Amino acid sequence: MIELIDVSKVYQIAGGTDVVALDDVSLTIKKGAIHGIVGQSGAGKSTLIRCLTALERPTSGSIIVNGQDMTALRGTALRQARRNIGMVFQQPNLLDNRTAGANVAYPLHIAKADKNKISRRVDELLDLVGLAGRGNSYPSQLSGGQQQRVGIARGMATNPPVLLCDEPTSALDAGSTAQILDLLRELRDTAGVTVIIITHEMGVVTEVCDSVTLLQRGQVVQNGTLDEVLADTDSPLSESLIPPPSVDDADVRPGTVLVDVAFTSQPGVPTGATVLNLIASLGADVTAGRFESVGSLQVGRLAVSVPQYHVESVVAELQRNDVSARRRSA
Ligand SMILES: Nc1ncnc2c1ncn2[C@@H]1O[C@H](COP(=O)(O)OP(=O)(O)OP(=O)(O)O)[C@@H](O)[C@H]1O
Repeated sequence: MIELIDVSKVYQIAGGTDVVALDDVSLTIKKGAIHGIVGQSGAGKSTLIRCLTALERPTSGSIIVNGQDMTALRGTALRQARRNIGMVFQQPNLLDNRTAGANVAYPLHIAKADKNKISRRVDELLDLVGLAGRGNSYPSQLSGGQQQRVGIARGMATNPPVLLCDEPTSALDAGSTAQILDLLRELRDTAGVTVIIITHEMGVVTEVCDSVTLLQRGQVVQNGTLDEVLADTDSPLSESLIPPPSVDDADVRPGTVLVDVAFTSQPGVPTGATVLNLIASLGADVTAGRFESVGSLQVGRLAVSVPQYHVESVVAELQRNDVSARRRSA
């Protein structure tokens, strides 16, 4: 388990101005979960990662990783604790003049592991990331996705129970992204690794994360399991993960306005059909819609056109039936 308790980080910049990068962040990440951290540029994501690895110390608060308060450790104890946290970056930053195997072995040499053990572990790791037999290839002979897999093997070299991934798929095409996400899932499922992924790709969150946090200006504005945040259909995360369908102005009939309708259902429960019947019975019309299955939930988002004079009563009736509905702003 990883726990952040009231973590704040304030940078003092020249001129005496304070920048609050993290503002009283409290967060619990379950052991063996894949947890996404999302937020706009400047939200504090990188600062959070640097504090988790104790590359930076928070101004206040505690960060508990593997039962140890990272903010209280110094010297050898801190170096040891850092070895329990693997890192994967957007660019794998491999050493070009060393083979894939030598890149993976690098952290083991630093940890002064036994030479025979190193070569066995490197083979194991290359096998784990689907690159068995490619240990003698140089980075330039590998695709971007393969290089990232070497980066993950290197991050996992010292067998850390926690893997921090900073935009691990942002530089990859869809096929390589899918392979990397499969690999992270496998690390969770077979080795019980806790994975934290910083990403701006909402597809990564819906594809692989068990839980997610939205940071905004250094604060946690939403946090929960994927099911919880999606089920809160009006919430900012739910809307970013499964956005309402877009509708061209030209497709909105004169005299009608759009109402955004959202609902979730469990597979096998005909919520979608019930909502569609309700919409029809209210004299409204579905202009566009999307249904997506994520985790154990199905999320439906509809753009419904409603005669202007009737809009308030339609919205009220949908809400009375526990269906999220609101007039789309122009
Ligand atoms: N070393 C620093 N000195 C001063 N301010 C900093 C420093 N590092 C980060 N900041 C500020 O802290 C805030 C959070 O930055 P951070 O890099 O953590 O955001 P981010 O969410 O990772 O953004 P991005 O997605 O663009 O990488 C920003 O306002 C940034 O300018």
